[in-house]
Amino acid sequence: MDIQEALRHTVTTHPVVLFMKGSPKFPQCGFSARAVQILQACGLESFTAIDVLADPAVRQGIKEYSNWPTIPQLYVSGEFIGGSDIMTEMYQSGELQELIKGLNAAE
Ligand SMILES: N[C@@H](CCC(=O)N[C@@H](CS)C(=O)NCC(=O)O)C(=O)O
Ligand code: FES
Repeated sequence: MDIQEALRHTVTTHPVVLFMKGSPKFPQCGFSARAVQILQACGLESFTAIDVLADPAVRQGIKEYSNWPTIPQLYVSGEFIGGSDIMTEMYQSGELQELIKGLNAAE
């Protein structure tokens, strides 16, 4: 499986995936820390977090997968949602909470 296929598999087999720097407990960058805080504020008990600092191929590959140049990157139901700025906007408008509520309801 090449890296693009592996990434597709990851985002399509887990409902919420955050590609970030560091871990939810120990984020290594303020943007990633904000992304984690927002997901937690949405009431999400757990999500799949992938530390791009652990693997340069994932760090580069996910940028190509989404055609988006930065980390963090949020995927919900296999779809690329955005980085921390977009997450902040969607949280402020209530859109992100709705998206996540929809997931819980579907489970
Ligand atoms: N405004 C961006 C902030 C994220 C950002 O600028 N990330 C940079 C610094 S952490 C990045 O990923 N650079 C490429 C890299 O480090 O591989 C967002 O909305 O997520
Ligand atoms: S690691 Fe420097 S801004 Fe994210």
